[in-house]
Amino acid sequence: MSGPRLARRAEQRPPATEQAAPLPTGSGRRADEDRRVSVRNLTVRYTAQDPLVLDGVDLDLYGGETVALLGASGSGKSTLMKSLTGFAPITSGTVRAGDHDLTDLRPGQLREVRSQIGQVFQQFNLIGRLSVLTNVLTGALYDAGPVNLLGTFSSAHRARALELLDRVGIAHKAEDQARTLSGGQQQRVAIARALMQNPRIILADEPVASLDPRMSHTVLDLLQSIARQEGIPVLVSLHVVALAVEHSDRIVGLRSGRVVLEGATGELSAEGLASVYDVDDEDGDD
Ligand SMILES: Nc1ncnc2c1ncn2[C@@H]1O[C@H](COP(=O)(O)OP(=O)(O)OP(=O)(O)O)[C@@H](O)[C@H]1O
Repeated sequence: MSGPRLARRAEQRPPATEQAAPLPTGSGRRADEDRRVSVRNLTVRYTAQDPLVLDGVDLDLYGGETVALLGASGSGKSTLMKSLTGFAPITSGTVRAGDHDLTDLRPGQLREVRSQIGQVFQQFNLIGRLSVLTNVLTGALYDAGPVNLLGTFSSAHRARALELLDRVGIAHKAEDQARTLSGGQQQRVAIARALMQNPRIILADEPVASLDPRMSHTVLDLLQSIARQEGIPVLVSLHVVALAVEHSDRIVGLRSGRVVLEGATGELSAEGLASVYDVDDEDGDD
C-alpha cells in the first residue's frame, strides 16, 4: 500500500458536535443526487447501562461505489448496518437511506425502507428446504404482495429470478434445494435474492467470512460489479484487509464506534490501517 494515506479521523476524542460538521473526505466530491445513504452524528446505545456502540458516526454512500467497512470485532460494523435498516436502537443523529429518514418514519414505512435495501449475510440466510429459484423469488415478496411460496409468483417474477440466477452463474441449480449447494453457491443465491428486490442499496455484512479465498474473490467481484452496473452503493464489512483493498472503491474504518479512517481505497496506508486496528485504544471506555 503506497501513496498518500487515507484521512485519519478522530485522532483524539472530539466532542460530538465537532464530529458532525465535516463531510467525510473522499465522498464530499460526489454529486448530491447520487447519494443514497446519509448518516449524520449517529449514536447508538443498546441499553442505558451500556456504553455507546456508535458514537458520532457520519457516513455517505453513493450510487455505483463499493465501500468496505473495516474494524476490529465489536467496533460497531454490524450495528452501523443495522442502523440503516431500522434494527438498531438509534439514540441520536439522522439516518437517511433511499428516500427515507429512519429516525422519523411513519407507521408502515419501515417495511418499505427494508424492501429497498438488499441484504447479504455471513450465513446466507436461505430457506434450505426450498428450491434455489424459490429462495430468489422471496426477494420479490414486497413487490408481489401475499403469494404462495410453492408456486404463485407471476411468470414475470420467475423469469426475472432465472435471469438473476444466470447472472450470478448458477441458473443450472435453480430447481435444487438450497441446502444442497456449497457456501459460495448459496451466497450467490443470496445475492440474486437481494437483486430480486431491485434494491437501491446493498448491505453485505461479512459476506465472505464463511467462504474459502477463491470463492471470497468471486463473491466480492460480483458485488462490486453489481454496484457499478446497477449504479447502487454496496456497503460490505470485511475482516480481511487485502480483500477490502482489492474489492472496494472506498474504505471506512470504525474503531470503538467512531469513524477513524475514510477515503479512496487506492490511498490506504499502513499508518491509516493502524488507526483502525491498533490495540492501544484510548477511546474504548465511555
Ligand atoms: N443486541 C445487542 N444488545 C446489546 N449489545 C449489543 C447488541 N448487538 C451488539 N452489541 C454490542 O455492540 C458492540 C458492537 O457490536 P457489532 O456487532 O456492531 O460489532 P462488529 O464490529 O460488527 O463486530 P464483529 O466484527 O465481531 O461482527 C459490541 O460490544 C456488542 O457486544
